[in-house]
Amino acid sequence: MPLSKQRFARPPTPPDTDTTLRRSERFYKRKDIPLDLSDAFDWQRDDSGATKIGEKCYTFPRHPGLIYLPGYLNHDEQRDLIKLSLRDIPTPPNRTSLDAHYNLPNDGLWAHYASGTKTAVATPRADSEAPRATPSYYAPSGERPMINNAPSTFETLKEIARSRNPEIPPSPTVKPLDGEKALYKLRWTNIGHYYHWGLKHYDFSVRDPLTNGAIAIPKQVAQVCKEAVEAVPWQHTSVADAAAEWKRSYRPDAGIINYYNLNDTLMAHVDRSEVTATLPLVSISLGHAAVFLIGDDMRESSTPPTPIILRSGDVVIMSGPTRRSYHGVPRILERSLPPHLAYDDERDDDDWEPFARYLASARINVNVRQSGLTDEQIAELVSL
Ligand SMILES: O=C(O)CCC(=O)C(=O)O
Ligand SMILES: [Fe+2]
Repeated sequence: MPLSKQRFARPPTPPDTDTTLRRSERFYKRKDIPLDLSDAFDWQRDDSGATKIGEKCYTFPRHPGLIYLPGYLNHDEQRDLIKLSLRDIPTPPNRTSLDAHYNLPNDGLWAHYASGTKTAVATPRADSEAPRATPSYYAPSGERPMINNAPSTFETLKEIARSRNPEIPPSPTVKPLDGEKALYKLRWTNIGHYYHWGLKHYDFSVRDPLTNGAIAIPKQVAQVCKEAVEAVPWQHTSVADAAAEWKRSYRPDAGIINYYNLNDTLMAHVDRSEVTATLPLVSISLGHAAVFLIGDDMRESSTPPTPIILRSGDVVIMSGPTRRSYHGVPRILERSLPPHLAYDDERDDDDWEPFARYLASARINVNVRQSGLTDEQIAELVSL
């Protein structure tokens, strides 16, 4: 198939059959019966379902390359990353889920949320732009289209960099949002290299307009992820050989911050947009706890996925073969916000209050990847 066809080809979504993965997702999503977490791995209750390879470090025999570091971040580190994720990161040049449809204040939404701005802070782009057609590569719903995406290759990325593909046109039906509503509507912010949500590939030709260089991931985020990768006793894992090289070559340069309200879920998927299929992906949980489900590399696998309870401060690393495993978040756990993230007027500075207010109904996930291209390859893409 010629590349241009291949790029836009969307393999048919398998029917929503009764796979073990779907069954498990449905089980954790159900809100009409009390939630049963007895099958989920919870290191605080019983850690016998995993292999302990260090103090607070687990691996799972069925998921080679999956590393779980519960309680990796201390309370202050969690608060710092939360502040960064809500106040600093959702501002240009980082793109948010709202940008396609709304004009947002240049300094971001946070100040408006914190002060409770009642006037419109996010206004519909469709009101100020000429209408245009939806490119064919967009899923009809315009929602996060990440199922069945083709693995990224340097050749595909070259074509994408050459062709300047338009993003989704602004929706003509969205309404203006005040400070509070706008922040609760925020689903994700991309960090690092520009991610084209329609094509489900990075577009390296998009640069930081301020520096004309690559859009960098925030230093603090890169540092936390590097330290987490270094903290793993890889020699005790089944990916020890490959990991010896990661110690040198791990350099995160892309990612997404996911913001979940209590009813939000993330359907099982594989992240295939990074050219390397094995380098560590570091995923940090903040705020409310969640059920994380991870299976193997087949959507229709008959092996049941592993449910893991992820709490604020936990880190999951997906590396090696597990980097191409189906995973998702079928449930945010109600009433699971830890006390150290709530606002206490005797303990906390006033500036923590709006963060605690937001977290009262939210989970944040900082999901950091490495695109897998060398500086030379990126330079070539930029020059196209
Ligand atoms: O929220 C999570 O824990 C996982 C998010 C995820 O899988 C993704 O962003 O690709
Ligand atoms: Fe993912």
